Amino acid sequence: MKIGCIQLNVGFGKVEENFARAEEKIREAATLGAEIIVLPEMWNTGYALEKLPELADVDGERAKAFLQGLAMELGVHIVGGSVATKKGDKFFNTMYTFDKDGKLVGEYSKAHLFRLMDEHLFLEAGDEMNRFALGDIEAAGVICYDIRFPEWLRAHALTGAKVLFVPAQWPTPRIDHWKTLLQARAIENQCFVIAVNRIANKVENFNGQSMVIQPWGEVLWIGADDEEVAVIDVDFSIVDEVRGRIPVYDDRRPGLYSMCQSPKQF
Ligand SMILES: O=C(O)CCC(=O)C(=O)O
Repeated sequence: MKIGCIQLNVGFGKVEENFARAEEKIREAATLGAEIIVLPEMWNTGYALEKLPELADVDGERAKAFLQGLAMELGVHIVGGSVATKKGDKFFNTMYTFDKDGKLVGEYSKAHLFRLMDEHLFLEAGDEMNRFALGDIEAAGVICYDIRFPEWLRAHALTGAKVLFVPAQWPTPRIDHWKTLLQARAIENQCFVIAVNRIANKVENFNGQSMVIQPWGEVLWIGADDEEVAVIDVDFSIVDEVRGRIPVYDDRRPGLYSMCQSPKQF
């Protein structure tokens, strides 16, 4: 299966420019043969949180129509990164996934808000999981800071996900955390991790390093520090082989872990 990763240069608050750029890059990835295309986090607005009242996509209508139209026209699955949305009087960081028939298979709002970038002051956290299928591929999606919560990703893996998609806006100063956490999440869950970070102009500080990691932990591709459209070939059938080699799922002892829920006893 060919995965198109779009390490987009997201303009701060430049919604029109961002839509145009995303369309150009999605078309480029499809031309290069991508069958699943993945975008980064908050690609419609960037982190223009103070401008959300004017810029956020009301009920995600624009992003959904855009992603659905391209998925159907190009015959590709699109894991649409995430966009700033407004639902009622609240704002969210929402990830939409469309299959190649144009069906909305996943809608998820970021569950863990990143205080260091003031997300909690502007956004509401989602509290639903994000499990979906792309054809016969069992998949899940989380967003950026979510990867620091292994139990959240494990919860998705336990329901049968074999690939985890991670759109992000992960800043350069902690890029080593990004790489290590993603690799660990792939190894511990014995699944593919397909993580797409953004690139920035000179003012902001995002240096890409998107990653495709297979379930044994091997990095199949790492993005450069520039805008890039890459198409990476992956074989999802190796998930079962890796899970058979070290039967982590069978060896789990959930009863033991539930005893650790209340730290008071220690
Ligand atoms: O956890 C981190 O260091 C980065 C997270 C982040 O930038 C985000 O969730 O937007």
